Amino acid sequence: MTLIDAVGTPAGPAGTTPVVSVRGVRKAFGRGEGAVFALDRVSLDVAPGEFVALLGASGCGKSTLLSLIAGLDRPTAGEVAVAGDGAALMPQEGGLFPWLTAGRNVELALRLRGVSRSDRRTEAERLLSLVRLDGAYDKRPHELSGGMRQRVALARALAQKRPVLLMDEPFSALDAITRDALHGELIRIWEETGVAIVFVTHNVREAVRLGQRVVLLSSRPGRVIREWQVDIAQPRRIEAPDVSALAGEITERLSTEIRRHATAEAAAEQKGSIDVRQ
Ligand SMILES: Nc1ncnc2c1ncn2[C@@H]1O[C@H](COP(=O)(O)OP(=O)(O)OP(=O)(O)O)[C@@H](O)[C@H]1O
Repeated sequence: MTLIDAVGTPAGPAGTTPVVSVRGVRKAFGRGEGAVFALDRVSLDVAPGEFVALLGASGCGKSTLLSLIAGLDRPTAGEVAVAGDGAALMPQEGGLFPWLTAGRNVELALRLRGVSRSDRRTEAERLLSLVRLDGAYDKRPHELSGGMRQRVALARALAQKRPVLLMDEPFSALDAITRDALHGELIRIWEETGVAIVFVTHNVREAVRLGQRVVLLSSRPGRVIREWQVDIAQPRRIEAPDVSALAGEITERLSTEIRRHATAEAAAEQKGSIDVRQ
């Protein structure tokens, strides 16, 4: 992964220098007959402060794309570049250390960022307050609800102070009411911090509720097949008619893609069995 500097970089969607630039990326796991092709010629720019929702059927390569942007893995072909010192990743289950308190979990990220010991506690408390967890500093993860744990994980990701925040289905294990509350909180935090967010989900309504842009990936191998600009003012309600209408349109496109993929797989299987008989 390359880090983007201020000079000589391509223009982003709004004519600005992108904070994430993915160019013709392919990713294969393994080699030869057993290789799994997760991504194929994916290109995507994310502008500074933009909120992109990345949507696709299960197994289409969304998490793979996030780990390439996070620099945890390298593409088989193509280029991934991220501004500044890279992106912070908030994993699906939050990934908190269970033996550390909420405050200490956040402080760990601050320490890795080089924040002095004397400033860490104040900064951790500020971040916990930003995610509306005042008073939770001394709680351990098992003492917190699922929604509260995800708030701590968000505070810890923000503690890295990166220009890009990658979120991998962070609310998928939560009940609808908690999820709804966290959608509102996330938009408020995004507006307050100005961080660019790439939010992976397979929930179409969630993508429309949150994203300024919804990017749809094809079934495996994942490719960008369609994008929608979401011109609906925040705060959006997940059940609002304009959110539902756009979610309906996107669901239809996603269903078509899932059907196409199933037909293609069946045809390939059929061809395989004919080949075997020949
Ligand atoms: N390390 C790996 N080794 C081999 N195959 C892998 C590896 N990581 C992912 N894959 C495969 O790559 C494909 C894409 O996986 P990925 O987890 O990126 O999909 P996803 O869209 O995030 O799925 P989900 O929505 O179910 O979380 C899948 O077929 C998966 O089995």
